[in-house]
Amino acid sequence: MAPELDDKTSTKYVYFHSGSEATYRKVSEKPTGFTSIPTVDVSKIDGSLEQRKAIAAEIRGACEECGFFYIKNHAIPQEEVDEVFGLLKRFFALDTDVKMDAHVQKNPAIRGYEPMLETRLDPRTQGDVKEAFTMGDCYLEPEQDYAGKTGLQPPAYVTRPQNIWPGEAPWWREGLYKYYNAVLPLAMKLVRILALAFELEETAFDDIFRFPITGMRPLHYPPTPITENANNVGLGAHADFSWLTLVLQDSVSALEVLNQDGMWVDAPPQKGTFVCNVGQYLERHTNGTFPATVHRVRNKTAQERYSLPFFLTPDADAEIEPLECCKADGEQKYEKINVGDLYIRRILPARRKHPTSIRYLDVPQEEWSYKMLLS
Ligand SMILES: O=C(O)CCC(=O)C(=O)O
Ligand SMILES: [Fe+2]
Repeated sequence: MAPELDDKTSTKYVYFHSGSEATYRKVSEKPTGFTSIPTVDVSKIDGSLEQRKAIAAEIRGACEECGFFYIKNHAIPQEEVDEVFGLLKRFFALDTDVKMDAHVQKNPAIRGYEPMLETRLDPRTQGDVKEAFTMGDCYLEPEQDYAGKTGLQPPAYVTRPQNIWPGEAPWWREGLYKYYNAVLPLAMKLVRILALAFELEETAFDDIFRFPITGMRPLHYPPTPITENANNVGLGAHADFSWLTLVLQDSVSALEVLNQDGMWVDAPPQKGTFVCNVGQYLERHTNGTFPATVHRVRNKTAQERYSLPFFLTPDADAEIEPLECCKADGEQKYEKINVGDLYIRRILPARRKHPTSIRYLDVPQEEWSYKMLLS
């Protein structure tokens, strides 16, 4: 029997958030799990089929073993990375009221600015010691060229943009879009690499990534001295609610990854890399052979930390079921799901105080749909 969630002293169990609820894992007495995160060189991601297959095999090994991997020699230049971190620092240094103009509570799609302590992934803490800004896929914003990418017109029920931007800082939108339009193509190349990893045609997943759900989430974590409260976290333990996540880290080490033994392994920043991880959709898609590994952020240094995750999830209307090749003995561990349906069932319970959650309080969960975020 695991101790209660509020038992702060237990070292035998690790608690974490896995979507909309808290759960726990026992710490193993005989450690056998991974103790570091592998790095994959993707310089040949546009190379020959053979070279791409070699990258795929390495990524598959890393995903099976730990659900996390770094990529190096991706084609996004260091100057662009430095530039986007400069942008993050400038944005988070703005007066609170400028940032609050784009408060997440004002946006039906649950995007925008989140001040310190607004979320609380670990129920034993006062809240996550970080501020964040979320933007993502949008049918209407011209920077995303929905019609050009899909040959379609935006659905008629989408009447306003899914993102919200601070009126006084137009450079924020401009700068974030520059990076967004560089990282999305990289993420899409990794989708093809992952198809190859399963010995499928490399275009096998293209039809579930026509106009994928994305989330880009600049984060700022101030120092959280451990003396203040042992449970103090920048971001409580969680498994990502995405298919694949690509994180840019600035220079401060704070990301920790939970291994199979319940031990926390550091994932320090490495210049010129992204740290990538498997999310819960890919875990389902691979029938659990790629784990959506639990991780958290604790900034124990005296410096400000900035990071920039990019979450990639298939199209809202796509359906996902475990790949045949991942079913050992034919056993299917996850049901087929609709991407958008699962998304809304995870995001609303995690944001109970958000106006969108309140608006649909009386609607039974079976009737929830992704469209609720869009109008
Ligand atoms: O800040 C980081 O390094 C990781 C952030 C993260 O895990 C998340 O936003 O899901
Ligand atoms: Fe995460």
